[in-house]
Amino acid sequence: MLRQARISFLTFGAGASLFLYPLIFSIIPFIGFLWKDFWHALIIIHFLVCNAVFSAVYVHQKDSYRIAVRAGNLGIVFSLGFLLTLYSTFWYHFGWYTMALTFFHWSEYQSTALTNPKSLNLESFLLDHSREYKMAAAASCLEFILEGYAFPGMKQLHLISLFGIILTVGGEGLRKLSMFTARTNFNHHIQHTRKDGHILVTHGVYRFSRHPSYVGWFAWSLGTQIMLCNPLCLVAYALVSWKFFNERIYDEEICLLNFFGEDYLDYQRRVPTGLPFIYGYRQSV
Ligand SMILES: C[S@@+](CC[C@H](N)C(=O)[O-])C[C@H]1O[C@@H](n2cnc3c(N)ncnc32)[C@H](O)[C@@H]1O
Repeated sequence: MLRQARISFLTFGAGASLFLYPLIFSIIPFIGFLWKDFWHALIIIHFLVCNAVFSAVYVHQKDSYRIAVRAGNLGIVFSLGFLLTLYSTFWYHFGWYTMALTFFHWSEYQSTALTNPKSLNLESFLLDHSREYKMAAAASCLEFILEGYAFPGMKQLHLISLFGIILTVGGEGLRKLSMFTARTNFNHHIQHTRKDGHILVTHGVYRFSRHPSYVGWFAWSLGTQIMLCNPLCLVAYALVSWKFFNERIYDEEICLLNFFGEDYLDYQRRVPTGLPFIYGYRQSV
C-alpha cells in the first residue's frame, strides 16, 4: 500500500479508537462507574495524546505529519459523532451527520491514494473546499441547532432521518465506486489537457450514468439534510448543488469531447448524465 494511504489509514484508525473507551469501561466493572464522570476529560486526553504522538512520530517528515494530523483528527471527530448517536437524544442525528461528513473527507483522500496516487496531495481531503461549501456546512449546523431548540419534536422524525442516512450511505458508496471504476482517469480537478493514458471510461457504474460520482455526491449532500430534518437547507442544498453540477458537467464535457471526439458523442447518445434535468454539453451539428 502506498505510504500516504498507510499513514492516513492508521492515523484515522488511531483517532477513531476513541469509540472503544465506553466499550472498555463497560466490560471492566470496577471502573465502569468512572465512565460517566470522566468521559469529557478522556476525550480531551485522547485528542492531546493522538496529536502529540503524530508530531513525535513524524517530527522529521512534514508531509507525513500533515496527512496524520488531518486523518487522525477526522478519525477523532468521526468517533465523537458515533458517541453522540449512543449517548445523546438531542444530538442523535447530528452524530450521524458528523460521521458522514468526516468519513466523506477522509475517504476522498484514501480513495485517491488507492486509485490515482499521482494526483494525490493534501487537497485530496477536500477540506479546503470553496467558501460556499464551508458556509453550507455551517448553515446546516445552525439550522439543526435553532430548530432543535425551537421545535424539538422536528428533530426526532426517525423514519425521515433513516431515509436520509440510507441516501447518504448510498451516495457515498456510489461516489467511491465511481472513483474505483475510473481510477487514474478520475481527478478532483477538471482536466483541460489530455494526459498520457487517459482513456474514456464507459464500464461499471459509467454504463448507467455519465457522471456517477456527481450523482453520488448530490445524493450524499441531500441525504445529510434529510438525515438532520433540515427543510431549509434541504431546499438550498438542492438548488445550489444542482446549479454547481449543471455548470461543472457542461465544462467537463467540453473537455471530454475534445479528448475523445466521436467516442464521447456516442457515449452521450447512449447514456444520460444521471442527474435530474442536467443534459451536459450538446455539440451543435
Ligand atoms: C471529479 S472527476 C468526475 C468524473 C465524472 N464526472 C463522474 O461524476 O464520475 C473529473 C475528471 O474525470 C474525467 N472524466 C469524467 N468522465 C470521464 C469518463 N467517462 N472517462 C474518463 N474520464 C472521465 C474528466 O476528464 C475530469 O478530469
